Amino acid sequence: MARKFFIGGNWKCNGTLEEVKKIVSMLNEAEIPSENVVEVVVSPPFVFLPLVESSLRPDFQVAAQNCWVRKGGAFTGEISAEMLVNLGIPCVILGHSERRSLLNESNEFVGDKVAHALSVGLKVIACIGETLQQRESGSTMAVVAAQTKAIADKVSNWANVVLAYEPVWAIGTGKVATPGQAQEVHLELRKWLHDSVGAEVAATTRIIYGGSVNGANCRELAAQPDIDGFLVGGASLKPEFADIIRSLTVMKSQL
Ligand SMILES: O=C(CO)COP(=O)(O)O
Repeated sequence: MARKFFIGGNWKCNGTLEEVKKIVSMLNEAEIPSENVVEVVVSPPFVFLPLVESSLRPDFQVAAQNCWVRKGGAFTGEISAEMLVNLGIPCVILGHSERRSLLNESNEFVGDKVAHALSVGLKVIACIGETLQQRESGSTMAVVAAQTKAIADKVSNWANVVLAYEPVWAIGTGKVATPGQAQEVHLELRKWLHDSVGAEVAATTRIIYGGSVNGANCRELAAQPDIDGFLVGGASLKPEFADIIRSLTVMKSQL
């Protein structure tokens, strides 16, 4: 079953108003394949979401980088999933490793967030991934399976979930996973989904790779059968992002 390629740009906590306007113009002018071929989502910091949502080309979508785990209320500093829906923001990134490690978000907390965001109609890019220490001790699959299980325990409909495998050691380090390393985990994850959730979910859920993806390394990664796109950090702030969107399609269409 065909899975539409998915490219996310995670801007993280970057950008001034002027820089954001420049990135949006750059994206608006970029020549990229039709939205029938590739789904593109960019994720600016919360404060820039309305600006980006209203000025970005209509064939790209926007995503928030986080949201609160339940309905809003007395949770100072948080942004609720309902508010995102209210502003017409269709998608949210949840469980990013920076939040898991710096803000102690547990697997269960991330699972609850994913379930709540889906319940109000958001699409979710759910991030998982192992640390270098976990990889070196041979527990990569156990770690990502536990992270995915915590989501699967709370979610019954996977239609609006994209799973982002982002090995922590590859994020922002320039040390991209080799195509073989990434494919191995993506394939194992798909098998896990098959055995633990179901054949249909395993066949249709996009599993995208994140961690030091750039214009130079994306083609080889994109050629892997179980890599359905990318979640791009640093390179999503640069014109290179358009190359990543393009080269993915070129590569897959040649297969
Ligand atoms: O964390 C990432 C995307 O969510 C990846 O970041 P980099 O592409 O900067 O390594």
